[in-house]
Amino acid sequence: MWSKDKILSRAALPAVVADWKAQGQRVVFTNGCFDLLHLGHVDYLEKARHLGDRLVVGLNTDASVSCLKPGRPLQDEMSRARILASLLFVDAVVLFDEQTPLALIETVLPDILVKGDDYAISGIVGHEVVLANGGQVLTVPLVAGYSTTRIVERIRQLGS
Ligand SMILES: Nc1ncnc2c1ncn2[C@@H]1O[C@H](COP(=O)(O)OP(=O)(O)OP(=O)(O)O)[C@@H](O)[C@H]1O
Ligand SMILES: O=P(O)(O)O[C@@H]1O[C@H]([C@H](O)CO)[C@@H](O)[C@H](O)[C@@H]1O
Repeated sequence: MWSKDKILSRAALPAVVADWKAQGQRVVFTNGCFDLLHLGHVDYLEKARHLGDRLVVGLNTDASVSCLKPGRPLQDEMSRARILASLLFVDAVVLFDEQTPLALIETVLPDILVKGDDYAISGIVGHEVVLANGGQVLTVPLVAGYSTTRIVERIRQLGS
C-alpha cells in the first residue's frame, strides 16, 4: 500500500473502520497537529498502535491548527498527512477542520482513544462518548524533552 492511500476522507473512513471492526480488529484513535514530527510523536504513535490492532490518526487541518496555535503550522496539512501515513504503524490518517475531533470521534467510535499524558483523561476530547460506547481512554507517557515548540525555539536560537 502506498502511504498516500492511507489518507482517507471523512466520507471514506466509516466503511474502512467498520470493516476492521467486523474482522474483530480493535481500532485505536488519536489526534493531533503533528507539525514537525519528532521522536516523542513516533514513540507515542507506535505505542498507541500496539494498544489495539489498527491506528487511525485524526489530523488537524491547517485552518484548524492556525486557530489553536497562532503562527502555525510550519508544514502544510498534506505534508503532515503524508509523513504520518508513511509510518508503518499508522493505518489511516484523516483530516478534520474543526477545533476539536469530537465529531470525527463520534463517527469512528474507536475501541481505544489515546493521547499523550500531557492530557488528563478528563481533558481528552471524546472521552465521554468513547467510554459510553464501552471503549477505553488511555494516555501514553511523554518522551521528555521533545516538542515541536522546542524544535522551533532551538532553530530560533541558531538564527540569533
Ligand atoms: N514528547 C512527546 N512524547 C510523547 N507524545 C508526545 C510528545 N509531544 C507530543 N506528544 C503527543 O503527540 C500528539 C500531538 O501533539 P502535538 O502535535 O501538539 O505535538 P507537540 O510537539 O506537543 O507540539 P507543540 O509543541 O506545537 O504543542 C499529542 O497527543 C501529544 O500528547
Ligand atoms: O497536537 P495536540 O495539540 O495535542 O492536538 C490537539 O488535541 C486536542 C485534544 O484532543 C484535546 O483533548 C484537540 O482538541 C485539538 O484539535 C488538537 O488535535
